[in-house]
Amino acid sequence: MNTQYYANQNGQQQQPGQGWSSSSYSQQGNVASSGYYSGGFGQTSSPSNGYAIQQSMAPNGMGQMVSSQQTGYIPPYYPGQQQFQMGYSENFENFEDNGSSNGYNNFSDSGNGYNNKCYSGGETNGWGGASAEYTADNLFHRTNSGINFDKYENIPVEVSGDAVPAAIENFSEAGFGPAVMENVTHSGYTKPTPVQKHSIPTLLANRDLMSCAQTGSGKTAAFLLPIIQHIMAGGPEMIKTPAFTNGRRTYFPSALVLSPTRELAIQIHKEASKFSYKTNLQTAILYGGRENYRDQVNRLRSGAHILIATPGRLIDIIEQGFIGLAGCRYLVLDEADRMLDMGFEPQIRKIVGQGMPAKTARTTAMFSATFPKEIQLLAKDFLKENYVFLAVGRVGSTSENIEQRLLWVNEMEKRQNLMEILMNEDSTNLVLVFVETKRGANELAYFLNRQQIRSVSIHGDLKQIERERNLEMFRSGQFPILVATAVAARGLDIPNVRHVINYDLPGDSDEYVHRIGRTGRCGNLGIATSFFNDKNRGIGRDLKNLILEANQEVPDWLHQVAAEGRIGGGQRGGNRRFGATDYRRGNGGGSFAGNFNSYNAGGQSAGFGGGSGFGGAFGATRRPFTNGGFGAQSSLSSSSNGGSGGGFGGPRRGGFNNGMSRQNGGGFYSNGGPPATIDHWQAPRA
Ligand SMILES: Nc1ncnc2c1ncn2[C@@H]1O[C@H](COP(=O)(O)OP(=O)(O)OP(=O)(O)O)[C@@H](O)[C@H]1O
Repeated sequence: MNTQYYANQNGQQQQPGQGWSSSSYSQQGNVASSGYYSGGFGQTSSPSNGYAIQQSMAPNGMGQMVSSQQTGYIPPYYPGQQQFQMGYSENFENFEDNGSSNGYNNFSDSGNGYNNKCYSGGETNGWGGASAEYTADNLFHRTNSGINFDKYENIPVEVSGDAVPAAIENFSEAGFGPAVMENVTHSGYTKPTPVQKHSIPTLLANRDLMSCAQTGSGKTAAFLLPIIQHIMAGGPEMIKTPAFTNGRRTYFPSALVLSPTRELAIQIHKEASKFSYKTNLQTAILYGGRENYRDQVNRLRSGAHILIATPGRLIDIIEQGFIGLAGCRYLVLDEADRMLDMGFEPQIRKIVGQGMPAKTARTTAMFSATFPKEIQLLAKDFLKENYVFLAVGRVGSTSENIEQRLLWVNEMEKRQNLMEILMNEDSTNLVLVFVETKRGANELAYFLNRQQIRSVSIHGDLKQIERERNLEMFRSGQFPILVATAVAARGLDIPNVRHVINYDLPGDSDEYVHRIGRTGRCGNLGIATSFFNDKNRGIGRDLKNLILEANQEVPDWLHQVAAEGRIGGGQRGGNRRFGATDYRRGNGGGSFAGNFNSYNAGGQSAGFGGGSGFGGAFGATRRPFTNGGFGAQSSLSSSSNGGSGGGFGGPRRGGFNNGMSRQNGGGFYSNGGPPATIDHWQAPRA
């Protein structure tokens, strides 16, 4: 049905059966084996010569392929047999069909009590079989919770609202059906995290919820599990029957989850597929990108009980008549503060106004790690008056699982400092490097590849297929450095990201919280290094507070910057952080502060300290480093100082600071000659 023919990038016809997949969607969760096709630069691919073309290509971090002819060098790190290709296939199946077959597998399974309603092809209420994009193997690979997982127990929790449902202590208390419970177990979840303990019973009781919890603490399952349970328990009655009007079949999801980014939508969709595995629930996804439109619409025909979407594409599809929101009983805004800020708010209002049941007739939940007061005020337009407010830890605080390092690095010295860090990184670790602009992402990824450090980029100027491919290559470790703009700041859960580097710091400390939250997830430890210079003075004070809250050491110069700099200065300006309380109870600022000692990771430094970390400089290099643009290793180290002494601050984590200060006294202090000791150095005034 969907294997008629395929187009390469230039629309040339290809025959099936040449190692080309029949879908533009990843069937394996693995780019190399799924729907990404070559076509390259106008050559007609054939099975015999196709990979020859690819062998001479490497990603240049700009979403384009660089051939050896173009660049004059073949990166030796690039594995020749790599099936990493461009273009995409189109599924030319007519999605306006009026048939009833869903064309997808049903994961029928007897014995869990939920599968005997499997969709049998008739157009009833769309109570269909489970999503077929994923297999058990790629759904249930586990992220190991880290050594600090149990310390979540000690995080202070504040819940407010009337008659708040009691928290659960174990998943078994939630009353999940056997299939859902089995999926929880298969996911390796033995104990709920605090945000899950409170959010699950609240949503099961159909109470609206505003839930704020640290990055990587399990918010996704906190909203997906109760929704899945509700729909399962309600059975077909919960689902509004598709309508057929003007030649279009309109599907009515029972639950809608909105995400600010496409990649996060994909991730949530995968989680939803995991938790509804072997149930009759259908999950569907709608997100932007030209090449995937038809495929997404086609997939709706399997049913869409839970729809995960980015706002723009959803509005488009609603306007096309493929989706209606009249049956939507659950609305979730993930990364809710982002969804309600200036960029997205009009779209959210539009979506909610498109025939969705009134807030009194639906359950609405909002989740984020940060929740500024003004966004809380906006949010109440979408929530019932008696919504429950949950704060796990101080709202917007960073995790103690993340060791935050701030380095004063002038603009001109950033590349060099980045190289030094990357060269000493463990080869199994993934490193996520944030930059401010799309162009900056391209350029930095290109530069790193020229230095033979395998990196890819992700940003809004790439085609969607390139974004997904690059992210997958990063996730798989093939390209262990991802240079990203803010598009990767929120929600992405990538195991093994051990280091986040803010090459360019954001202008807003909430953004900082989300970015560094890509590491140190689920009780694991991580490092966040940020390059700070004059341009970043605006968030100096907020950063200082965040580091203090996480019980970490603030560099002396940051104290000075914070004391001298402007107050706040983030995008939203001013002293906007409201503390940890429900705004309805007034500004209780910092009511959790004292408690954080109880969630002191204690053993963190063990993972990162200890001489070997950054010491030894360039001896044992991690990645092949021949004479790229940077020349020999020694020139790197000697160029990393301006003749100054120092390094940074006190050697709290011995490995790092001592190691760097061994390098000609310069360490990361690379602004070309500050006075010898940090104590005497005065931060430049704004
Ligand atoms: N109870 C649990 N036991 C073990 N692992 C869990 C549990 N809950 C969630 N996880 C895992 O923790 C990781 C982080 O979860 P998740 O992505 O939901 O975090 P989050 O709070 O939404 O983060 P962010 O704020 O960055 O969006 C995931 O890999 C998830 O599978």
